[in-house]
Amino acid sequence: MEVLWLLPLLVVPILFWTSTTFVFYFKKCFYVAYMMLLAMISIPMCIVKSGGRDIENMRIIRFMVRHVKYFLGLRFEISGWEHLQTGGPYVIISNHQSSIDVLGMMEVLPDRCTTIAKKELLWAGTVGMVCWLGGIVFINRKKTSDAKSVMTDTAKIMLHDKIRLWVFPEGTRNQKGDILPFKKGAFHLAVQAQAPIIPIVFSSYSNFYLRKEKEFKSGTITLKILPKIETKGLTSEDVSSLCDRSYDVMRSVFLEISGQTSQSNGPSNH
Ligand SMILES: CCCCCCCCCCCCCCCC(=O)SCCNC(=O)CCNC(=O)[C@H](O)C(C)(C)COP(=O)(O)OP(=O)(O)OC[C@H]1O[C@@H](n2cnc3c(N)ncnc32)[C@H](O)[C@@H]1OP(=O)(O)O
Ligand SMILES: CCCCCCCC/C=C\CCCCCCCC(=O)OC[C@@H](O)COP(=O)(O)O
Repeated sequence: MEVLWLLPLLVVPILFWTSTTFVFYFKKCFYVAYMMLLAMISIPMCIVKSGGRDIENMRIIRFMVRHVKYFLGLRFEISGWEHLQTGGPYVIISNHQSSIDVLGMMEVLPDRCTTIAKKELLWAGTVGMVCWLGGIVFINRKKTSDAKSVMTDTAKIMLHDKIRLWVFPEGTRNQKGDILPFKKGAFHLAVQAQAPIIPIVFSSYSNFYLRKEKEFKSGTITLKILPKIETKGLTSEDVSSLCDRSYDVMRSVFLEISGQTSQSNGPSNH
């Protein structure tokens, strides 16, 4: 009779085995809850180490997040490490499919590198607080003139404090199996700081993560770090062509590593 008490315990493994929808929601809830917990543990560590908001806290965040991929059944295949072996400030740009991108970001995040995020993230409980402690720059996308001036100030800080910045130039998450046209902020930033741009491309998540179909399987993500694009001597006049050039390079790599063939009529930047 006592064995009956074990039945509810069997429900979770049985559902896991039989329902892909259950796995989808379970993994998503686990991800959010676990990141919240990791952030809660990281907050006092950051405060003790740096006494407050400091880019050095990104080392703690990076260390804390690195193992999360194992729980979600994700693997990263990374190439192009040599392109990150460059001293001084630079701007990393990458495509943005989901909050899962944070896992890939923490696989390759260089020292003294933080990111630009929408200001709403600041209110995401312990995750928001740890982002603030890590020196993440928050922008208000609804007030683009404010966002631009924050990014201009960031270019100055980048040079003064010798920091690197990771920007998602699509400006939003996108899982349409392609890369959205780029916003120009990241390119203005790089030109204003006269710092090189290092593009990083994440392969499509569509072989393991399908939001509509409610599937979240195990999978491998290819991360390709591309050669830097110099901005020395460029001015704001050159931003549009710099943006187009970066988009073209990243889109063709995205299609290649996602197993798709290039279509000539993809989203245009104009
Ligand atoms: C243990 C721990 C667990 C927890 C773990 C935590 C993990 C810790 C990692 C978190 C990770 C977060 C990840 C978040 C990820 C996002 O939140 S993504 C969303 C936020 N990020 C972005 O939006 C960045 C990209 N956006 C931009 O750069 C946009 O350009 C801006 C600045 C928002 C402006 O937007 P816009 O006005 O709509 O767009 P845009 O077409 O670019 O610009 C319009 C005009 O302004 C001009 N312009 C744009 N920017 C500038 C500028 N800076 N200066 C002068 N002119 C400019 C353009 O040239 C353009 O003019 P034209 O050339 O057409 O004449
Ligand atoms: C008290 C509020 C609770 C909110 C709970 C949400 C907390 C999130 C918890 C765990 C996820 C950890 C990774 C956090 C970083 C992900 C940031 C992100 O991907 O933001 C979305 C933004 O790029 C684009 O947003 P939109 O698609 O334009 O909108």
